[in-house]
Amino acid sequence: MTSDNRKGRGGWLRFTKMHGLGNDFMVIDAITQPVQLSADQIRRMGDRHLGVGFDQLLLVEPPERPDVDFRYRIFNADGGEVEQCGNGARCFARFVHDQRLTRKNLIHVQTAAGVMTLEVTGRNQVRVDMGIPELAPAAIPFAADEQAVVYPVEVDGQMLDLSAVSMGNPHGVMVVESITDELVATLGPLIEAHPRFPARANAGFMQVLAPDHVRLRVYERGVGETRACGSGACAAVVAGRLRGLLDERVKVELAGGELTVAWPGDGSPVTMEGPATRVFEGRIRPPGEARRPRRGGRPDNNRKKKGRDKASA
Ligand SMILES: N[C@H](CCC[C@H](N)C(=O)O)C(=O)O
Repeated sequence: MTSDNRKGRGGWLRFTKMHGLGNDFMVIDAITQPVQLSADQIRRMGDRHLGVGFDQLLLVEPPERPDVDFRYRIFNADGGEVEQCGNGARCFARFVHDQRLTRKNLIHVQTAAGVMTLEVTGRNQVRVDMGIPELAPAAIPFAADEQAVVYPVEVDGQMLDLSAVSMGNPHGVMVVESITDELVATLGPLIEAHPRFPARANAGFMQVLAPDHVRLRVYERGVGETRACGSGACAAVVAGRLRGLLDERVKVELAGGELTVAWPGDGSPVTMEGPATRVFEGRIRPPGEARRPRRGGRPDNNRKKKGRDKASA
């Protein structure tokens, strides 16, 4: 995407900081203000010390087709655009309501993964139709000769039993006796970047407490471990049901709180319900493009800066 945010008034962008169970977002209305951001600008705004700080940036855009109300675009903190964000979808629904961009309680949004239906069910509760899970290896994408519920995958010299599920975005799900910090910190990045996931993956670690109650931690693609992951919760329930471990309706306990996820089974969509919380409103002048290092000259940070040091956003 080209970067040309000078068109906004003085180049400032209005945004709302929101979260879904601690999975946090910078939500930008790209309907009433012009927005053009590069991956580098998104990355720099996502910095938790120099920018706004977020797991994902969500763009609210006008619909591109007659059967939807909005276009919903999702960018990870690393600047990469992705297909799906469940916690973000709940915040998207709350945002378009709060900003009076719609009065509907049933909202259809177009994402890179297809059309999603968001239903505002309460003050800050939203139910999301997350679509039909994709299990065909080629569509996830996941490298496998044939579709299976569990794939033996070599990671760091050990064989893991992984389920591979797409909720529009790719997930690798492990079922473990207990979820330790060490397990998530060591295996999370290795599963995220595993060569059998050519588009990388979100790595879910699920502990089954009861057929209707699981604990889950997710090391997210392009972000790292988040306090909650909606699409990860859906992928974990699908994996657990396929393994014969879970009921149709499951309470998913995440670090940031609980989601209710339901999946009747093959061919049916997964539904997820949970909160969407607004934290603050703000304005930011998107950072300029990262300066390319000068050829031959001293690196920028050693040059004498004329005048006042510019704070880099
Ligand atoms: N936090 C999001 C998942 C973002 C997925 C993103 N990390 C990816 O690369 O797919 C959720 O609630 O579904």
